[in-house]
Amino acid sequence: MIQVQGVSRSFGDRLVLDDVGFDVIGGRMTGFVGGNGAGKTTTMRIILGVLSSDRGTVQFDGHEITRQDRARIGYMPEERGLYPKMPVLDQLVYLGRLHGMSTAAATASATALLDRLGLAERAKDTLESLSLGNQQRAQIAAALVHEPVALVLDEPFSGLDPMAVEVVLGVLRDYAERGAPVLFSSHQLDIVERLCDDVVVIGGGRILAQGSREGLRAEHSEHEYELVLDPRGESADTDLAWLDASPGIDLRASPVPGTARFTADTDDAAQRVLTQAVHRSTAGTGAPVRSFTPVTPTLAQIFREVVQ
Ligand SMILES: Nc1ncnc2c1ncn2[C@@H]1O[C@H](COP(=O)(O)OP(=O)(O)OP(=O)(O)O)[C@@H](O)[C@H]1O
Repeated sequence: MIQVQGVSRSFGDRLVLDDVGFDVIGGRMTGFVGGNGAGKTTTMRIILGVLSSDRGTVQFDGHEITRQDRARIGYMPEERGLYPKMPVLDQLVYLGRLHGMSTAAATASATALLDRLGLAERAKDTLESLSLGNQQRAQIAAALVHEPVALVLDEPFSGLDPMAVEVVLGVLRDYAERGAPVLFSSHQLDIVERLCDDVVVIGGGRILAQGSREGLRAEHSEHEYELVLDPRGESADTDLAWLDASPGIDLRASPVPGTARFTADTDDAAQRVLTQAVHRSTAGTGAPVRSFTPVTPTLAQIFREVVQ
């Protein structure tokens, strides 16, 4: 587990990280999201020791992180840093050797990664001859070649097409499933929503929200529900105006006949709506219920809410 605790950092008189703290738990993918200049890259650099903090600590598996720990983290920095004119496989092997691997082990690891990332046929080509998306895959291979025990990746999905996102996701998931903590930053909230187990939202150098994806969605849910009736039923009465008179219910919207969005003061009030809808259908005074679903906010909605 990587724990960032009370980290602050200024550049000149500008405070860019203010008491930042969060955990990256082993076996889970943690998405680190925030707008431009929010402080993601600075935080990641501090985790890796590329930059020092003014206050606070980074803990690794329960102790203050050491150089040796950092050497075992797979880091994909914002400034990508592979050599444009060197063949891809050669540089991966070189990086593995820098981390103390034998040439044979580094070659085996690099070859397996290139294969997994769909770059096997480009292994002997120079980095600069690859498309930007393939260069990005090579950068990911560079972060993983030394078989790290934790991953810290700055925007690993930027510039990847949907197929490549799936490939990279599969590789990162494998790492997480082996117990590694995986932290990745991203501007693409739809990707984070789909990929991460935990989310950390940063804005203006402060942590604005953090928790499991499901926990955050539940926390920010307004107890909103959607009721949809089936207009093809024998009784085609899809009127839902009766909802407004139900105790503890606030009808928010009825975008089309037979569909209503409402909030409920309590779970019981919501259940009463369902019971009443089913009862109306059985009694022949209302159309059958097609669905009854709690509406949870998307990560993009939560993000807008906490960042404003
Ligand atoms: N070396 C530096 N000197 C001065 N200011 C810096 C330095 N590095 C970062 N900053 C400032 O710190 C703030 C946080 O930057 P950081 O790169 O960490 O944000 P970010 O969340 O990664 O943004 P982006 O998504 O745009 O990459 C920004 O206002 C940036 O201008």
